[in-house]
Amino acid sequence: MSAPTDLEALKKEAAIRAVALVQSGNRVGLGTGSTAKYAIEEIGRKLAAGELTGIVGVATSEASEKLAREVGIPTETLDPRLLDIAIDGADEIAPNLDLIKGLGGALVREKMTEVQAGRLIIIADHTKIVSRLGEKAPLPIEILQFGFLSTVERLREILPAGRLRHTGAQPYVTDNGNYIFDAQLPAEMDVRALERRLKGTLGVVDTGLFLGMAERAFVAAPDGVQELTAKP
Ligand SMILES: O=C[C@H](O)[C@H](O)[C@H](O)COP(=O)(O)O
Repeated sequence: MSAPTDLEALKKEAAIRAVALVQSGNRVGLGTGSTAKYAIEEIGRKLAAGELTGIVGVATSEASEKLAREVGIPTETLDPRLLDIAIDGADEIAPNLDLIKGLGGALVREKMTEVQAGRLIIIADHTKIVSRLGEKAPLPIEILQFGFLSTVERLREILPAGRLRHTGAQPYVTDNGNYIFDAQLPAEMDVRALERRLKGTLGVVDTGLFLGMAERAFVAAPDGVQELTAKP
């Protein structure tokens, strides 16, 4: 059988590798997006086949919650208990496994869920690898609807190139009822200092910077799946 070359097949391959780390009885953070979808489906398949038992999923979006139900994964909402593992996609993966996430709009629930996971495993195709965050993707920043024009003005003082995300003519609304400001990151940027500054900005709920959170990433390319680990 020849190696898969289309992106969907690659995403699925990465997802299957990550789900192999899930053990029976695990509480599992279920990511969001077109790659995480394959992981949810694979967990559902393994449950149906009896290859996994006793899994509880904690979904990071309404869409993932719905998919989990469809494939037979019992779910619970996030509570203070730790999760054994979380599996999710990413929009950009830096060499140290710092991430940009949230182009699918799920960044806040993802961050809240995945910070409680003993292991965060990222799955992606090779197009998500970058040498620095912001190389290809904007940084999504979730902001309150209330006073959003004021928040956008404050954000533009920090990151001048950015715009409010829209769906057609209307601002895009997250599962939490908030808006998203998508900002271009300049080439020279201390992302840790940026994260602190953004989180201290009035009206900001959270950002799509996932720094020091991922334990490993399965990145699928036409010549195979590469396993990347975060260097200490
Ligand atoms: O909000 C969306 C999430 O952060 C996704 O994990 C991210 O956008 C990657 O999605 P996809 O696998 O569809 O490229």
